Amino acid sequence: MRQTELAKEQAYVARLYRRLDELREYTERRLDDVFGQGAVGTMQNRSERDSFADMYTRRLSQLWAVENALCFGRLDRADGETLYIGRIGLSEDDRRLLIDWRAPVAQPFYRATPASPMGVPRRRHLHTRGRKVVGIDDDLLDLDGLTDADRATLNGEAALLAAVGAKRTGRMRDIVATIQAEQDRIIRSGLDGVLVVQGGPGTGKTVVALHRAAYLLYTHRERLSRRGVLVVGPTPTFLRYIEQVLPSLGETDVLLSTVGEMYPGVDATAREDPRVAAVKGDARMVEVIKRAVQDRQRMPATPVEIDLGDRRLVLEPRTMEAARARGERSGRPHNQARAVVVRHLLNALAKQAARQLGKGSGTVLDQAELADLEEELRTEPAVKAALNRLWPYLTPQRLLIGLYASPERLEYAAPHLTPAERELLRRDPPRLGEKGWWTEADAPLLDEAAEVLGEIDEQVLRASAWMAAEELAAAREIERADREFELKYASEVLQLTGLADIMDAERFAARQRDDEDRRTVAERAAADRTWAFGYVIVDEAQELSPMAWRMIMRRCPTRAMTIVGDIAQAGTVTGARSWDEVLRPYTGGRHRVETLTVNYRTPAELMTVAADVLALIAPDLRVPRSVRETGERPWAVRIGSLSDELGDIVRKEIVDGGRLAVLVPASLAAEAGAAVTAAVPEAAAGPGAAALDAPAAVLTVADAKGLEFDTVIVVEPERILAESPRGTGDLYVALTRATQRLGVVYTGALPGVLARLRPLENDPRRPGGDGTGLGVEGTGR
Ligand SMILES: Nc1ncnc2c1ncn2[C@@H]1O[C@H](COP(=O)(O)OP(=O)(O)OP(=O)(O)O)[C@@H](O)[C@H]1O
Repeated sequence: MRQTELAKEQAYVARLYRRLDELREYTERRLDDVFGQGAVGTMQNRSERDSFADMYTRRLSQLWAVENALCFGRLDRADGETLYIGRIGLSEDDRRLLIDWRAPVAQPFYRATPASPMGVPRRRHLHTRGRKVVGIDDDLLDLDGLTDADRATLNGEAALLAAVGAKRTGRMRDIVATIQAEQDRIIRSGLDGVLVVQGGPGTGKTVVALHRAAYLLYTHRERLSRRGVLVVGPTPTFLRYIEQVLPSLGETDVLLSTVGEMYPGVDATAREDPRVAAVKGDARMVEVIKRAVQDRQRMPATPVEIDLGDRRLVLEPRTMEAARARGERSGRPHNQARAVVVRHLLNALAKQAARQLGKGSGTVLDQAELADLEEELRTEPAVKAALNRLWPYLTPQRLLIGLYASPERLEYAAPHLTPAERELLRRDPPRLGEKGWWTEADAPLLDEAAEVLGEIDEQVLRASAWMAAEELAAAREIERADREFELKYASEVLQLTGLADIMDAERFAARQRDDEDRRTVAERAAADRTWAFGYVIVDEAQELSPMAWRMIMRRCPTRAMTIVGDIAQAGTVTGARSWDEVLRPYTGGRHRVETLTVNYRTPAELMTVAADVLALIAPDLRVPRSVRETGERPWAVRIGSLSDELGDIVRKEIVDGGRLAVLVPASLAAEAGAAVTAAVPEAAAGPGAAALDAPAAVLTVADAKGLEFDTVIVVEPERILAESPRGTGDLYVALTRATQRLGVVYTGALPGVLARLRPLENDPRRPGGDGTGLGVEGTGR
């Protein structure tokens, strides 16, 4: 019975792959045709050709991305119809062969239960290896309608358990084949408003958020592909870990970014003391930045002399103060208010010069003459220098560097910070050409400063570009009519070519205009500080400081967002204590919260240990229920010296083809890294791609946020607790990174909260183990 079923499914899946191959060949041929047209032709032809080339290339990469597990499910509906569910939709001669997992009719594949079968008596999971079907599992949802043979194949959780128990590869995989009902509800939740997904470690928050991005792009492509989707993650290593998930779901145009990468043109990757980052992330910095700018607008209390060689001009304090007040009253940001201030000062100087030249004294000044004089003075180097000193153009970088460098400036800008906090902000300027000076906590401050300073000159230039109102209206009308025609044409082409699902008409039309910017939406968005995204997803959101939230919210004025995180895992002082506290200023309390409760990563044995730590952080939060047990209790071992013994322990714990992480307090990163790489040369010390690909990696807890490994060894938990103001959160994160095994290594004392660990006395894994010095008796389970 099973064999014939398998053979039938194999035949169907083979047909799907044949169709996929046909589509690839067809698209490749079309692409060749397009390129075959060569570079000749009119401008219109050329840009049309480029648009097609671009579209076919995208379509091809989508068709190649879905090769693995193209089809993974089948729904047998009560009305007799059978639907196959897969990564994309495929059809042939108007017949649906495969349904995209995101389509509404595919929903019962994830949500139907025996209690609510949604018109689907049977759901089938297909397991494939390459193009071969190697197994099937059925969930029988309508138990009355089953034959005995059907009952024999009942095996609901096999697909999920196989997926969650598999060895990790160092890269997150998609879960389209095994999305669970509570996750599916979140993935398909409506686009608008702020959705918060709270969930303990390993509940799939990250993977769910990414599938939600893919779902939203599929369902609202018109709206989202134009403005783009931004995913914010905690570290560059984490982004690397998740970067393949969306492409494997056929979505490539999403910008992944850390907070440190969000300010264009600045690579904010330098490390700093968490206490400094805490001050920089505090909401009081809004006022500090505002005052730092005001500090640069203060006028001298004594006259300023301007030496023009043959004569001298003087700016009196009264004049300068009046200019400043005008700048302030203009309500414009600093760089744009400069025009107002400069005009006032130049006017005063011109009048003075005119008096000196004996013109205008006692009479009404000729306006044209005065304007000429102002222009003349504007280009005088001595005048320019004086004006620049009085009201300098400022970039956010210049403002912050100047602020950190000067105790006086800090004192003026931050009277509401303590002297100790101001001292934490003090920092010498970068050396000439020094790269990598900015830290992650600087990025939101640069962004804040950019708001207060305004763009340099651009708006002034735009405002001065004069055009008669009627002329402008006529030009706009022509543009609108052209645009309508282009859009109509574009949607017809997209319908005809069957490419409507990968590109929206607006974008296609834009591509046909000669002057279109050929960068992808993600590339354009990354380079533009003022870009407003169509949708924003924030992962590990509990870590974000109030200043980082301000920057992220600026990128999403519509507040169409998904925010995922776990309050209990917050490691920074500025991190969130409650979602409501964080979000209320931006949502007025109108955000909705969904909770995930099942842990797919960490086995029950590990969560028992982690639960004791969670009880210290938030007694009211429950640990998520683990879907599986491994039968292996986590262990603890006390050693004499990290340098001498840690490497050996790690070497013995490495499993062939698996991934292991050694999680250490920041102060021990160098020592532990050296010890491990000496014993295991292929091991990686520190974050980056190597940490994901190597069989073993030494990481701080902060660097391991959001990641997972088959085996985790936590080093010196006592120090992890002591080293950061939210050390308990860090320890909780460290204990919940493993999918299989967990061990703890320490030299001093084991924190009481880890008493459940199994002491490794006289264990062969313990180097030179003689049973001495083990500080705990595991209570175990
Ligand atoms: N429905 C599912 N089917 C298969 N695997 C799943 C499913 N849901 C989650 N997982 C797996 O569980 C692991 C944990 O998921 P994820 O990293 O998204 O959790 P998280 O809630 O973000 O965790 P943390 O907050 O601890 O970083 C991942 O390996 C993910 O692929």
